[in-house]
Amino acid sequence: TDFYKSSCPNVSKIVRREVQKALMNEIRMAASLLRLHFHDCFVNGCDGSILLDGGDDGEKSAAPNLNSARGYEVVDTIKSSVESACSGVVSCADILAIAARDSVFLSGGPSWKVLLGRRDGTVSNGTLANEALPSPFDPLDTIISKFTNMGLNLTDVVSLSGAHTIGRARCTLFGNRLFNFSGTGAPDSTLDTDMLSDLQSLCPQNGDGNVTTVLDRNSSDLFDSHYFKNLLSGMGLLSSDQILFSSDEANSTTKPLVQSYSNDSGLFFGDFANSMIKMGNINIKTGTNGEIRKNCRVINS
Ligand code: HEM
Ligand SMILES: [Ca+2]
Repeated sequence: TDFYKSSCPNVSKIVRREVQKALMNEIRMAASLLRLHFHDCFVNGCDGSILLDGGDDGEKSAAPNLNSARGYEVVDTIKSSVESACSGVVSCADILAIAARDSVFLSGGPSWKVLLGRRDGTVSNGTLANEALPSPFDPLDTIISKFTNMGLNLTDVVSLSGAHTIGRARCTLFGNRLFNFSGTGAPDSTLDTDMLSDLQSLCPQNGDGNVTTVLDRNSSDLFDSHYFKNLLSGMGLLSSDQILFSSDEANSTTKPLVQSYSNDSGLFFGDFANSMIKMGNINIKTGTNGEIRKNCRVINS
């Protein structure tokens, strides 16, 4: 936690101040910054690879990120502020980890001590992003394997899914549930009927797939346990949210935890913080591996 104690003593204050400014401008940015850290860590570890402007093969162009991941400009602003205080010292990967923690805390969620010293990678791998990141259309066993591939367990799957207590998603990523779910000719039967009709009018068939709605209809900007309460009443937005509670496989895997978190936000907060620390440690580069990027979008020349 004190990795930058002598080289950049104010880094945490600087990042906190910049995240605070960004959230005053747009509260959803908390969700976007949190998601960037997740999408970074699952692809070649937490090494800032998602931030590289990499053309068609880079992570930014991969399906889970294209027209979806956001907040890159805010990361640039944070990085410039940090660079003015201590040039060439703090990695973009560490900035993402601190910004994710601050985003959760400033949205009303838990805080935790961010371990520091990650170095930045020099490649951005779009193919790996497509393979490693979970899709909202994945069945539960696939989602669980994508987490276990990263050294994360069932508790991490459920607690980290609770990140969907903030932020938004596009019609194109849940529209499959609304009219003809899995070729049944009917909507997803696990979806609450009032919510279904709202979503059907927001996201008509052949409508604009980029229209967005909130992931947590109860408290979309507040980091709380409503995400889990929603699942108990069929109000998960994505299929990958609702299956944590409603699928047959959930009975012996994720459902008991969803139930516990829904009525114990303290338990959720504690587990979420632990899981974020674990996720933040995935495959990190230290020592002479990687570099400290000057500009988060390009590798050093
Ligand atoms: C369990 C597997 C997961 C799946 C299938 C999944 C999928 C998605 C999808 C499809 C969206 C909407 C994207 C769009 O509309 O373009 C989304 C948004 C989001 N995800 Fe996940 N996600 C998962 C886990 C996580 C985890 C582990 C985190 C963080 C710890 C996270 C944080 C977020 C946040 C905060 C948003 C909202 C972003 C914003 O509003 O800009 N997700 N996710
Ligand atoms: Ca990465």
